[in-house]
Amino acid sequence: MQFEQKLTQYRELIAQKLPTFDLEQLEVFTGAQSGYRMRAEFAIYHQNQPSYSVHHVVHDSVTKQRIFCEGKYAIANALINRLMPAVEEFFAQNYKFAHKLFQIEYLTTTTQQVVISLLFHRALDKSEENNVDLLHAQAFKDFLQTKLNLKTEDLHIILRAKKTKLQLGNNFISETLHVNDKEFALYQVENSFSQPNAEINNLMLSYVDKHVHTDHDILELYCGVGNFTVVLASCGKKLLATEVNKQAVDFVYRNLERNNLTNVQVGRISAEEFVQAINKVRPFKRLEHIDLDTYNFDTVFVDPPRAGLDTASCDMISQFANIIYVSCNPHTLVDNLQYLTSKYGYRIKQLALFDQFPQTPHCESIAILTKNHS
Ligand SMILES: C[S@@+](CC[C@H](N)C(=O)[O-])C[C@H]1O[C@@H](n2cnc3c(N)ncnc32)[C@H](O)[C@@H]1O
Repeated sequence: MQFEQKLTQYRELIAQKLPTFDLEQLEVFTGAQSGYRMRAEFAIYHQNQPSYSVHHVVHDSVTKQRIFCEGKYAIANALINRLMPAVEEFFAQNYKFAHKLFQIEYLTTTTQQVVISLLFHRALDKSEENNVDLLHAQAFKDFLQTKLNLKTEDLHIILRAKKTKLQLGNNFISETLHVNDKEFALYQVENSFSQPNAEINNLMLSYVDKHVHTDHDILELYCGVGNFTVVLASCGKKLLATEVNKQAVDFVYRNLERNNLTNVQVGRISAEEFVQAINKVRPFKRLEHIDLDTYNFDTVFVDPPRAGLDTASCDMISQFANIIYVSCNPHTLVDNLQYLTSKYGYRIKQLALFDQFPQTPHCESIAILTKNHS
C-alpha cells in the first residue's frame, strides 16, 4: 500500500472516531521505503527436481498465496538480503541438515549482528559430544562468515525443534539506539519482541524523549526488553516498568545495567494483573520487591500488542495526569482514545503517525494525552 493511501485512511479514521482532534495537528514521520526491516521470518520450501534446493517463501497477507523470494526480500535490510542467497546455497548442498527445516528467522541490528533461528520438523541430535546438528550448524556458520565476511562474534545460530534447542553463540545481539543527542546500547533477544524498523524506532524514541515532561514518577506497561524504558529512565525520574514475558524481563535488567540506569524497578506481571496490584485488589508475589506506595506517579507509558488496552486497564490509567500511548493498531488506539477522552476528560495533546511498515497497510502511532487543560 502506498503511503498517501495509508495516510488518507488514517486521517479518515481519526476524523470519524475522534472528531474533536484537529487533524492539522497530526504529525507524520516517514523513513526508507525499502530495506527497513531488521527482522524477518520465512517459510522454507524444499524442491527436489532438477536437483535439491531450498527456497525462502513468504505468504501474501491478503490472498495467503505463497511467494518465492528468489533470494531477496525488498523490505528486509541489506544484511538479511546478503544472507538469504548464501543460506539457500549452503542448504542446497547439505540435505541432511536442511531436511525438515520449515522456517527461518533473522534478527539483525544496525551494528551488523545477526541471530539466525532455524526451525525443524524433525528431532535434533541430543548427543553431548559430536552432535551432528551442532557440527552442521558450525559448518553453516563458517560458510556464512567466510561468504559475507562477518565476524564470528556477530553471527549466532539457533536450532529449534519440538522441546529441543541447540545454540551456537548467543540468543541476543546488541543494537545502538540514537535518541536525539543520546545513545543507548540495547540487547535484543531471539523470541522476544523488538521493533522491526530501526530508523523509525529511533524517531519514535526521540519523539517520546522530547515529549516526556514530568517532575514525578513514571509507570511503563508492556516494556519488552526495555527499548523505551532506557529512554524514559534517562529523564531522571523514578520509573516502574512491567512486562509479562520472563525472558524480556531478564533482558530489561541487563539493558538498564548496560546504560548505568539505577532509577528503575521492573515487575514481571501482565498489565491486567498490574491493574489488580495497583488497585490493591490482591497482592502479587512477583511484585514483593516493589513498594507501590513509594511512587508518586503522574505519567503512564503504554505500548500494548495489537489488541490495545482492555477496559479495566483504561480505567486504571485514568489515575494518571499524562498518558503516552504507543500503538501498532490505529483501530484499537482510537477506540481506547475515544473511551479515555469521553469518559475521563483527557485532551489529545499530540498525535503522531510513524510509517514503521512501509509498503504494508500497517503503521505505528504515538498519542500523548493530558488531563491538564491549560
Ligand atoms: C508491542 S510490544 C512493545 C515492547 C517494547 N515497548 C518495545 O518497544 O520493544 C508489546 C509487549 O507487551 C508484552 N505483552 C503482551 N501481552 C501482555 C500483557 N497482557 N501484559 C503485559 N505485557 C504483555 C509482550 O511480551 C511485548 O514485549
